[in-house]
Amino acid sequence: MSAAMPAPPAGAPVLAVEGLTVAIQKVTILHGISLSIEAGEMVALIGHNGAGKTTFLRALMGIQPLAAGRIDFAGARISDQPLHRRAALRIGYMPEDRRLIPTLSVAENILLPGWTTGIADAAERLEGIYAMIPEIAKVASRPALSLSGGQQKLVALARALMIGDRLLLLDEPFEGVAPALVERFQEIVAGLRSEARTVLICDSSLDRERSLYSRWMTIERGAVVTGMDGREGQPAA
Ligand SMILES: Nc1ncnc2c1ncn2[C@@H]1O[C@H](COP(=O)(O)OP(=O)(O)OP(=O)(O)O)[C@@H](O)[C@H]1O
Repeated sequence: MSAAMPAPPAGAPVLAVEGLTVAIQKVTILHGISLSIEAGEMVALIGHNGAGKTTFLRALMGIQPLAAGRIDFAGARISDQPLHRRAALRIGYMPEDRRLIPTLSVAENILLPGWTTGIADAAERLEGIYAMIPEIAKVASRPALSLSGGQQKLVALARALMIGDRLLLLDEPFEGVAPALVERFQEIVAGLRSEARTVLICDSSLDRERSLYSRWMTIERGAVVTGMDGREGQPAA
């Protein structure tokens, strides 16, 4: 547990989002999204290309400013906090486009968020990640740019795991990789679920991985419209 962040009050969701609204260049992209995620849930947010999934995750990470709404994490308001303060919250983010530093080695890419947030046991965490994803250990000293796109996605997942012990946000982890690697990603994600990690996964379809999730929601035109638990979001305007 991070020293910087107290445990959430009993019964409080890990993540609670209320009325989250984002506008880009005066166009409203996200229309008042409200949702919450409890500890140990693996939740899917499903939507077509352009539905707003990436924008939502970027807003959670503080990369994309909010026009309105609030984000509570572990019982504390984080939407008012500057980006650098949010980095230490132990939220791991795997962006859809990977965003590795090409000239750094695989190991350095994974360790980087551990170093920047001052995690004391980054080396031990790296060993744990190698145990979970042994194929990464085999390429640990290679520069990230020498890997295939699918391998780079695995490294981006590993980097999110380095600090994401409170919450993992995975943007389309199964997209754009060869079928064999999709199966491997599913295996790793299933392992995270069995460890009761708290995870939000965005994807464009539910077809392949429905059984992975404890719950799913649908996002359409910037609004969350349905959830398997019967909750209804705001329909798109
Ligand atoms: N920087 C930007 N400038 C203008 N429009 C943007 C920008 N970023 C996102 N959008 C628009 O916001 C909407 C949501 O995009 P977003 O990338 O969040 O969707 P997505 O569900 O993640 O889809 P994809 O899987 O294609 O990334 C789209 O209409 C997109 O064109």
